[in-house]
Amino acid sequence: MTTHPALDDEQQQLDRSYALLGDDASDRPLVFGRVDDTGGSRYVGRIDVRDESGGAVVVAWHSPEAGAFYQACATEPTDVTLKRVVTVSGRQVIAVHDEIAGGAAGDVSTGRDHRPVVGKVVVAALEQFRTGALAEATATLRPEQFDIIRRPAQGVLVIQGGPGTGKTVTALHRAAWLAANDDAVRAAGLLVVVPTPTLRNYVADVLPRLGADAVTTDIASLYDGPARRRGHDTRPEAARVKGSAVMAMVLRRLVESAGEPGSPEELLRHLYADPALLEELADDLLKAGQRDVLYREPAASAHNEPWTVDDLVLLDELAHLLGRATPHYGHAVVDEAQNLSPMQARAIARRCRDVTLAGDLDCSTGPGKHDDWSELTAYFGSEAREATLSLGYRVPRPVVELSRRQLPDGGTLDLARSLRDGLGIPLVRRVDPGDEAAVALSAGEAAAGTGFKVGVVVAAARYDETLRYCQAAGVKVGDGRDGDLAQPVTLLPADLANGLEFDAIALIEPAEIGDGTELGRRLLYVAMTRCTQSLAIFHAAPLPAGMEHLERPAPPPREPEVEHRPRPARTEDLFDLFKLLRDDDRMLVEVLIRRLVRDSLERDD
Ligand SMILES: Nc1ncnc2c1ncn2[C@@H]1O[C@H](COP(=O)(O)OP(=O)(O)OP(=O)(O)O)[C@@H](O)[C@H]1O
Repeated sequence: MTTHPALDDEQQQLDRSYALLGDDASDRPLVFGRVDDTGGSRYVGRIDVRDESGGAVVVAWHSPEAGAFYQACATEPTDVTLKRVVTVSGRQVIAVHDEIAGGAAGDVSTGRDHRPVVGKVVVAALEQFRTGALAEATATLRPEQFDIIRRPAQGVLVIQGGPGTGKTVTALHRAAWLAANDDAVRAAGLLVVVPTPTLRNYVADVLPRLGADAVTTDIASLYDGPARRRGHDTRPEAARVKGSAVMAMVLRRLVESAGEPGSPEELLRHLYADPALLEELADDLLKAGQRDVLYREPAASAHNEPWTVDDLVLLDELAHLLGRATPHYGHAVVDEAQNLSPMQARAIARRCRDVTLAGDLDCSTGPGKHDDWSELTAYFGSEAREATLSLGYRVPRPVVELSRRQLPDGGTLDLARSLRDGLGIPLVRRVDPGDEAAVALSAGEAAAGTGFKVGVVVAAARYDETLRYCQAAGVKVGDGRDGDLAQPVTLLPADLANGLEFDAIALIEPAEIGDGTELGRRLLYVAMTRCTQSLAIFHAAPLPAGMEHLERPAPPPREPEVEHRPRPARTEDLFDLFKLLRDDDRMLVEVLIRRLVRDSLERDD
């Protein structure tokens, strides 16, 4: 095993930094790089560390002195002579990669023509298994990400890019950057908004690790009144109407017409329960069919109402109309912003007009799709600046290619150049009707047994049934709808897959997710693009549009007593699955296994 000659020097430097920090040191990695240029040599890390005479020993990643580390890259070294990424575990330096050495490209990945030139350390960072939480990537931010991070806080910035291009990573680093460098933002506070509690769990601990204080919330929790989310709109049309801009006018009229307004909760449930009142207030704004979908029998009390996300946003608007104070922030970062409804955009704009919206219009899985970012940014009162990321960090190339067949004309954004090969072409397996969940979960458990973090995705309508199956069959899965991402295998409804990431995705019955509608195809696109390594598709029904070419003849009927039961992952399970493969697929799997073994041996070298 070869050792970088600088490893000991960097260890000494790290020891010195820890000694200077004394009791203030935490267990988080302190240093992650070094840059040498005409300005001298400096270490880049999580926080500033000064020596006894005030000289900089480590500069924080968000300080101006660290800029050269991020702006230089192998293809454009600028005046940097050394860009070194230092990987630390605990307090030990375990690896050193020189992306630029002697002012030229150093330790970079140049192995394949189609692969963009990046530091090997980026590729190594990507090879790490997922943990169920968003990785920081501070050490390996690319120049195009860094450029976006530092743009001024004022106005509206849209960060767009295909799945896995680092929009969330860039947006959260931008939040931390602004908190460190913009006095007005720091004084007024930062707001980070994500669509669901599941996604909030996924990103929540990144900002504190980046040294930023922020209020991180999901859309429904923006409203701070007594109502809590207890239900969801089963009819997309209901969510669409509740989220539409005309509801602002309907609610204004509701408040004006109420003698004794009472609480937002009482006003809204009264409106839902009284079609005559709704007609009187909204005859010219909503068609009869649109008004009908809002009708709801009142629950025994406001507390028991099955409040949905969109109801809570309407309650927030009502609270504002009733004169309740709304908190204000210096800057808001909104992730998965393509799913914002007009009413949700208003709720955020009430709190802050300077915003960063991260998202991808092709991944819209909300009730309404925006054709253009300006449909949303208009609510913030200024024209949007758009920045596009085009390097794919997550999705393996073969999965990118298959998934884009779900989008009309292959999507609105150029195909992201993916840094990953993953485990090759997606596996498609036809199973007997009724066996889909058993086979997919069994494969998921087998993949989890190799250390993969696995997401098993089903149509929302099949979620409860599949969860019950897992409970009955003793298959341990995290309940993704409840935000439990800590288990090796997570069960997830397709409508909550946005923003998440797993090593392997097992997709059950794609035709139920991509149900022929435009929304269904986007849901399927999002579900397929959550994996970093492998995608496996299990189906009994015919495959949906965009996948028909993968269709294989149904297997001959099997003896009725054959029963699939998921068992704990064992090597025999893998062999059983292996035996089910067609000959040419079996060869492919063999090649992949050989490649994995070879790569791991090379790594060990
Ligand atoms: N510069 C980088 N170096 C290493 N890893 C990175 C870098 N940028 C992003 N990543 C990794 O790429 C993956 C995808 O990042 P992220 O979730 O931010 O993408 P996204 O564009 O928001 O994806 P989506 O919209 O599909 O949810 C994450 O694992 C992230 O840690």
